[in-house]
Amino acid sequence: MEIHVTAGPACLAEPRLRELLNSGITAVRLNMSYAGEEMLTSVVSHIRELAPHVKIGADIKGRKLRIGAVPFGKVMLKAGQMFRLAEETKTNCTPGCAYVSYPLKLKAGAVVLLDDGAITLTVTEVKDGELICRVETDAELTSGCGVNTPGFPIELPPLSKKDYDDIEILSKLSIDFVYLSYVERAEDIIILKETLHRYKMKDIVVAKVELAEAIRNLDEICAASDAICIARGDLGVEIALPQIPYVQRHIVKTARQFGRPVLLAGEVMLSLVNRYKPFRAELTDVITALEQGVDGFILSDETAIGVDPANAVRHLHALIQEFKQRAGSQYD
Ligand SMILES: Nc1ncnc2c1ncn2[C@@H]1O[C@H](COP(=O)(O)OP(=O)(O)O)[C@@H](O)[C@H]1O
Ligand SMILES: C=C(OP(=O)(O)O)C(=O)O
Repeated sequence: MEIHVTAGPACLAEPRLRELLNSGITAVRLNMSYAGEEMLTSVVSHIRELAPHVKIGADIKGRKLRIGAVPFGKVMLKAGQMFRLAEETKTNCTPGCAYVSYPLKLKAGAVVLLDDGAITLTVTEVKDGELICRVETDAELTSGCGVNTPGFPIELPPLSKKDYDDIEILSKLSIDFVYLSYVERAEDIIILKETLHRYKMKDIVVAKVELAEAIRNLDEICAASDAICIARGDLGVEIALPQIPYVQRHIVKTARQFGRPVLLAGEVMLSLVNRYKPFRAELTDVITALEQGVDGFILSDETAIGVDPANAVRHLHALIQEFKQRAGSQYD
C-alpha cells in the first residue's frame, strides 16, 4: 500500500524529516509550486541519505493557474466590493487588483473561484482585458492562491514555461516519478513523457485527475499514464461537491480496469493539520476508499504544514493495518 506525503515547512527540518521518513511512508511529493532549485537539491539529497527506500516524486503545475503577489502577501476582501483580475503584464498590482498569468477569456456572469473555492468572484464586466468582479463573501486573499474557472476550459498547453524550467532542474536530481496537475487528456501525458525522455529522466507519470474534462477522457488518460491520483481538493472546486463520492468510485473502478494503481488525495486527514486525533468521518472515508480498491493515499497539508506530520501518517497506517487484518474475517 502506498503512502505519499507532501513535503513542506512542517517536515523538512530535523528531527521531523527523519521521523516522517521512518513512519511507514513509501514516497515524498515535492510540490514544484513551492520549491526553488537550492531547496530541492538539498531536500532530495537529504531524503536519499536518510531513507534510500523512499521514492521521490515531483508535482508539476501543468495548467494550474495562480494569482500573483498581492500587497503585503494578503488582502481582506469584503462581500459586495469590486475586485479586478488583470493579466500579469498589463497593470500594476494594487490592493483592489490581482494578477493572473493568463488571459482569462471569461464573460460577465462567469464565476471565478480562488483558494480552492474559499473565495467566489462573479465577473460583472470585462474592460481593457481586465475582469471586473464582485466579491461574494468576506474572505482573506493570499498571494499565489489557486484560480479555478469551472465550466470554462482553460485553453493552455499541458506544460507551462515554469514546468519546462522545473523539469530542467529536476533532470539534475534523481527523481523517481512526476505527478502532472490539471491533466485533460492522454496527449498531455504523452507530451510530458517525451519531455522527460529528452532530459533522460525516468518517464513514470502519475496523472492528477481534477478536471471535469479529465473525467470525460478518463479511459485514454488511464491508458497513457502509470498511475492515477484522485485530486479531490481541486476536483471539489471543478465539479459539484455531491458528485465527488460517485466520481471517486468511478475513477477507482476505471483505473483498476486499466491495471493502474490509484491514489486518493485531497483532505484525506485534513483535521490533522491542527489536531492530533482524526475526525471519525475521516476514518470511515479512508476505509471506504480501501474497500473501493485504492492502492494508496497522498497526504497534503497534513504533512506539508500540519502540527505533527509523522502522527498523521501513523493514523493512516493504523487504519490500513486494521483493514488488512480484517480482510476475510467476520467484521471485514
Ligand atoms: N509552504 C508550503 N510548502 C510546500 N508545500 C506546501 C506549502 N503550503 C502548502 N503546500 C502543499 O502544496 C499543495 C498545494 O497547496 P496550495 O497551493 O495551497 O493549494 P492549491 O494548489 O490546492 O491551491 C498542498 O498539497 C499543500 O500541502
Ligand atoms: C492533491 C491535490 O492537489 P494539490 O495539493 O496539488 O492542490 C488535490 O487537489 O487534492
